[in-house]
Amino acid sequence: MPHEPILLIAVAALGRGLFRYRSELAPLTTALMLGIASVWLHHSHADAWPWVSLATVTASLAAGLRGLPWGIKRTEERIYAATASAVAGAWLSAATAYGPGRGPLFMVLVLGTIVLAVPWWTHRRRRARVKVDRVIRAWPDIAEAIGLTGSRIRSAVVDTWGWRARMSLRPGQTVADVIAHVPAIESALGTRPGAVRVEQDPAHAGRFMMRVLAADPHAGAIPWPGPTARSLADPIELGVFEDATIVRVPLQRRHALIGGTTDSGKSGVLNVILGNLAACSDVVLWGIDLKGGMELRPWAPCLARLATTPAEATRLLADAVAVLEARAHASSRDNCRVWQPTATAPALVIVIDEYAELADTAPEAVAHAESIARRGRAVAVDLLAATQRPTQKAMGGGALRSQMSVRVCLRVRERRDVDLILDKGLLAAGWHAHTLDAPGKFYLLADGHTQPRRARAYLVTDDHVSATAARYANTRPDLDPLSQAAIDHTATPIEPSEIIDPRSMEDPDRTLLMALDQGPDDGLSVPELMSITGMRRTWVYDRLQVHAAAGRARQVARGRWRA
Ligand SMILES: Nc1ncnc2c1ncn2[C@@H]1O[C@H](COP(=O)(O)OP(=O)(O)OP(=O)(O)O)[C@@H](O)[C@H]1O
Repeated sequence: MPHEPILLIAVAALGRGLFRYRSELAPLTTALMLGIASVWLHHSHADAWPWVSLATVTASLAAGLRGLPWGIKRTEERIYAATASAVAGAWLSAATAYGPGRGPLFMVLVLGTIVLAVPWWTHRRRRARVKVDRVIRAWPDIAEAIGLTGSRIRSAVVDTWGWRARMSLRPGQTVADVIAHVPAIESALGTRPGAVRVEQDPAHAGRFMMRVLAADPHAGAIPWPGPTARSLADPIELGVFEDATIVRVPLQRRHALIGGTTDSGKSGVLNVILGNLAACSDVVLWGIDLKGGMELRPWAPCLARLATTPAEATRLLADAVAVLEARAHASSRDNCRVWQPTATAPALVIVIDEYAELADTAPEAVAHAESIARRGRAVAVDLLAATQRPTQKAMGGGALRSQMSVRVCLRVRERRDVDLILDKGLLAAGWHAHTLDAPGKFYLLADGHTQPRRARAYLVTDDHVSATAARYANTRPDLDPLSQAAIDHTATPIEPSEIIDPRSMEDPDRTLLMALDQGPDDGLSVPELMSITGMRRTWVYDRLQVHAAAGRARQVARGRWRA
């Protein structure tokens, strides 16, 4: 019969269509099955309706309270399952007792199906799950089309932002092959560009995790929740990864490099770190900001020193080397390998904004910085450098970078900058910082962070900076006497006669104002002002407060004053 194959083809196509859309058709299928069950029950066991009611109560409670039998976890989904079970079961009890065609029962079934189907059809997670199931079935064809034949989806789950799947590769394929095919995967799955993430399974070279993000979890700025670190030993909470886990970076005994093009959010990352370090009782902070102090000045109340010119930066780093050497000497004398920071013997962290600028304008300072990078870790003298241009020259041909074990790479303009900021070969390994599309988005390379996972730094507002700086200004520790002595020994003492007109010496307040006016750019410390005026500490403090209130004096760094 010539019609038979056509009929068979039509039936097969219908069957395929029903199977493909089984999730969407589920409310109608359920209604149909309820109808059939009610006809059978009414005709053969009409007096069984109390049992049907009892089963309904049990099923509704199990669905509502435990999410059974589907293993539902979300409250709103449990409420839906309990309601649907209760309505369907109540209808079946009534239809068992009276027959499905009696009174309004048939209309109730139709209306109930429509009302309960609407949330089902519009539910985001169900639709996502259906999509994922279709991808799983279509994957062998997709894999063949994009050149990853033989790769498999082992399991997949729908999550808040899209879905993720555990995948395995054909023997001989590597995750690098997959990374090279990410744009092809995005095209085959029909996602937006940049929606697919690939992460190597650390336990198996032939497996990886593929995440497909329906929406960008980092589309909006994430407000900074405030400092969480109280000691340098606490990891710094920088921001959040795309799976909403917090980015925790250990900084103790580590130098850190933050790189990214202009407006990529370097100062933002520095602010999150400084906000946390300001709250640590075992860190002394020094700053170098050759943009005239624009970036670090707001932190001045918490910075023991702030250098804003190449000369000051060179002096500051030379002093840091002196501290380092004094500590190293003391450590070797006491046979103690590492310097454990405490409130009385704090670590020294030197924050450098725009390191490339320093390299261009102060070559001597760079030699000191490299020395600190090489030798500072054991004696708790650490560098935290941000740079826009991670040139070979600025990075000392890679020597400096190789000492920096924490690397934060924000958006870069050129692809090759990824290898300069992070490490050779990391661009090819999937650290695609050139595709980061908003300020504050970054990749982190550090202990425990060896996968290219995108994160977004918390956004610290200017108000947050001033509030945090003011809050911790009075709790900052001082350098330990050993380190302080090393600096006092090397610092060029300021002779009162160098800056003060001897005629003013009789009026200490006038002397104070002249000293503030004529002192160095990085200001004078209170002990220096005491020795210049010949007055006691409390007098100097009082007068400084009065002059500061009248706008005649300002604190340029913690404890250092200028007119
Ligand atoms: N984590 C973040 N979330 C949202 N917006 C941010 C974030 N970090 C920075 N921004 C915004 O991006 C802009 C540039 O940030 P920032 O000044 O930190 O960049 P930068 O890399 O230091 O720039 P430059 O190289 O010019 O100093 C700012 O307007 C800031 O508000």
